[in-house]
Amino acid sequence: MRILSLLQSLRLYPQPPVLIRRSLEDDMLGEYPIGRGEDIFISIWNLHRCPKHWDNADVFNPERWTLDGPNPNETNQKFSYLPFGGGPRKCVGDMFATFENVVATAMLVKRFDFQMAPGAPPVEMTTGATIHTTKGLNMIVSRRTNPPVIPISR
Ligand code: HEM
Repeated sequence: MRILSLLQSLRLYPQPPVLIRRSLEDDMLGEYPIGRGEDIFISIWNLHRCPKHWDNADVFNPERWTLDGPNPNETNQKFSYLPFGGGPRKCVGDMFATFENVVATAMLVKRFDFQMAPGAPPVEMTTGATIHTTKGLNMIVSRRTNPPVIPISR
């Protein structure tokens, strides 16, 4: 479920929110002519929140995908899900990044409690090459004194 939560986060907050391609030759993109050398900006943010592709597009719901199914990727989501891009220039670190993130998050929440800092400004976003917070994400991080015991079924 942690992987699906991460991949759902990347649907709602893709980094980067825009991909760029440059046309090598004159072409048509649907009904739109594209000239050689022109740049095409692909809004991954809009694609990931498009109601044509997603039910309740703005809702965080990791259970859109199933635990026993394949991790969502561009191919099995019919190119409506592109957090790591697609095609020959797709991110080469996608699997590494996914598993590293799950391990790092698990280690952090096992050892620390995270709370919003009192009086912290509301978390707002701004975009550039990536999405980031406007005024930070001010939190109080405290070490857990009694880490939870997680039973392992045998
Ligand atoms: C959550 C973490 C990450 C995200 C969301 C991410 C996302 C992306 C995206 C969207 C692209 C552009 C793909 C395209 O234009 O189609 C890209 C390219 C790339 N990423 Fe990542 N990435 C992540 C982590 C990593 C890591 C950990 C590595 C290396 C270990 C990595 C290596 C690369 C490389 C080398 C490219 C350029 C590929 C090329 O141009 O051929 N990325 N990444």
